[in-house]
Amino acid sequence: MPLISLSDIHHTYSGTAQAVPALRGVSIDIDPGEFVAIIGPSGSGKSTLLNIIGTLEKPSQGRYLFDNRDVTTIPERDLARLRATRIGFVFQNFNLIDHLTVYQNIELGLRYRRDHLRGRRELVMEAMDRVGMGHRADHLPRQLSGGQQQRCAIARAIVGQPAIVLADEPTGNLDSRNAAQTLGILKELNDKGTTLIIVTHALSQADQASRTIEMHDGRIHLSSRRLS
Ligand SMILES: Nc1ncnc2c1ncn2[C@@H]1O[C@H](COP(=O)(O)OP(=O)(O)OP(=O)(O)O)[C@@H](O)[C@H]1O
Repeated sequence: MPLISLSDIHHTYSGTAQAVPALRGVSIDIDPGEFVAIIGPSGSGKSTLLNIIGTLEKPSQGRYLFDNRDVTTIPERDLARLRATRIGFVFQNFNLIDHLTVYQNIELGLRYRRDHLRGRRELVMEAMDRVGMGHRADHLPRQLSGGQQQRCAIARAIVGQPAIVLADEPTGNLDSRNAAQTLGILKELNDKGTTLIIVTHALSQADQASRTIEMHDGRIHLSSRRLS
């Protein structure tokens, strides 16, 4: 059974003088464990598609099943819980909280869990070690390099052991060495079973995915699986 199932998704941004049709009939199933790269020109709808998959945005039209649940009918409170417990987000600009330490930022990923303090501590330490940030627990984001900030953001995304990680141009603000390291960490997660979807402009990254989806003008222009 697919983890993500989108059928004929349309999305139009209203609120501005002119309504903008960002998605125009997207259908796709994504199975647990897949690594999907979404590519395509600027404005083609990549981020919109990722935000809908992440339930940050509700589609204007169409059906979306997450783990066989129709998320378009789930009340916002329950949806916030599903989002916080099942989905990890990684953004281009890291989105860390400036005045919280690395440890505290990562712990935010557990805000919906009721683990006792020791359990929480173990999960945070494990996530920190997984991204090689154990030695920076008490640092503030501004005391870190861009690559370290993104590793901290990845730890926050994975600390709650989500089923899926969504990353929107996760290496867009990094130099090539840090970009390669960041992608390596995400790939390692995927190798261990976490479903991974990234939006990327880097074809070298898309090449490493098990499936590439090319968006064009709000539609899936091409979907290809890597032969292995
Ligand atoms: N919040 C918004 N309000 C109005 N229009 C929006 C909004 N977000 C995106 N759009 C429009 O929707 C279309 C798709 O945008 P989207 O950000 O999904 O594209 P993208 O492929 O991710 O682009 P990029 O590669 O430049 O990030 C664009 O025409 C964009 O201008």
